[in-house]
Amino acid sequence: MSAPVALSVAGSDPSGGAGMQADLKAFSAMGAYAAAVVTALTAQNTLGVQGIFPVPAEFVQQQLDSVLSDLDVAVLKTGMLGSPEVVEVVAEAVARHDVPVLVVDPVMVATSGDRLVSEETVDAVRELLLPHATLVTPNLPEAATLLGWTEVTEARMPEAAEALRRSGAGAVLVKGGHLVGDTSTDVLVDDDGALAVAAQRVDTANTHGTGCTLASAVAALLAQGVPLRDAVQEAKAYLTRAIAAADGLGVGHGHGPVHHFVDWWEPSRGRR
Ligand SMILES: Nc1ncnc2c1ncn2[C@@H]1O[C@H](COP(=O)(O)OP(=O)(O)OP(=O)(O)O)[C@@H](O)[C@H]1O
Ligand SMILES: Cc1ncc(CO)c(N)n1
Repeated sequence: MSAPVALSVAGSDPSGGAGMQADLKAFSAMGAYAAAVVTALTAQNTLGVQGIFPVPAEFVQQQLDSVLSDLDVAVLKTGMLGSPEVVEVVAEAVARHDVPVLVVDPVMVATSGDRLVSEETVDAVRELLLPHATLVTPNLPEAATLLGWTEVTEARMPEAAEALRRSGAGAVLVKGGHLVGDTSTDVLVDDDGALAVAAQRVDTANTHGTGCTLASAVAALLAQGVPLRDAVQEAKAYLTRAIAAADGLGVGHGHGPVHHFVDWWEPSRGRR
């Protein structure tokens, strides 16, 4: 018997709420063994991004080869990819090592509004990674950028997801976290059509890393063989619990992180 392995290929958030740190926590909370290849270091916290230090593509490739030649990776999930060259080596490694499932979170901007990747990197993600993706998880501005639309409105979420599927991705989850209203609804489009994935909107400013956490929770469930639609719905329910518990965590002075271990820590003591 061996544990399902999920690999995050992402940027580091030293404040621990987003990026690869969020991925590792979500993988672990959802029952997958967590591995991580770093594509960029950021200096960031809950208030914003203060600096970015990219990892050279050759060293990202070396890390990928180290992990993929040894560990039996069931799912590879990408987040912030620092340059077009990094996107290229990730796409090439996915093909060369026959990675069975690829989840692409097309990260562009942090919750604070700070830009994380260049336009050239976005173009590379669209051209080199989306055609191999099992699932791609853009938020509304990311979906608009990938499609070359000025914006994606709530009414056009299914149309945007369908249009993005034409880029070659197997399934598309357009996330509605940037909308307002009582519910926070995402739209999944796969071979069976469109599915609205809704949850109660939580009234909180602590949403740092929600996108990373959702995509990683889905990836961890896919690594365990959970079917895509079930994985998305279960991950969304987990994320909503983690957001609802975020104020209780109370980390940082800006947009704080969600509570990745909401199902594990004792509420009254904040830990087990
Ligand atoms: N206040 C909230 N209450 C409930 N769900 C939320 C809330 N904010 C965001 N979500 C959910 O969180 C997930 C991520 O959505 P969002 O559109 O914010 O992604 P993102 O912009 O990529 O996130 P990130 O903040 O990591 O960049 C979606 O499932 C969205 O519906
Ligand atoms: C490193 C990193 N990746 C992704 C995000 C998106 O939330 C972030 N803020 N930081």
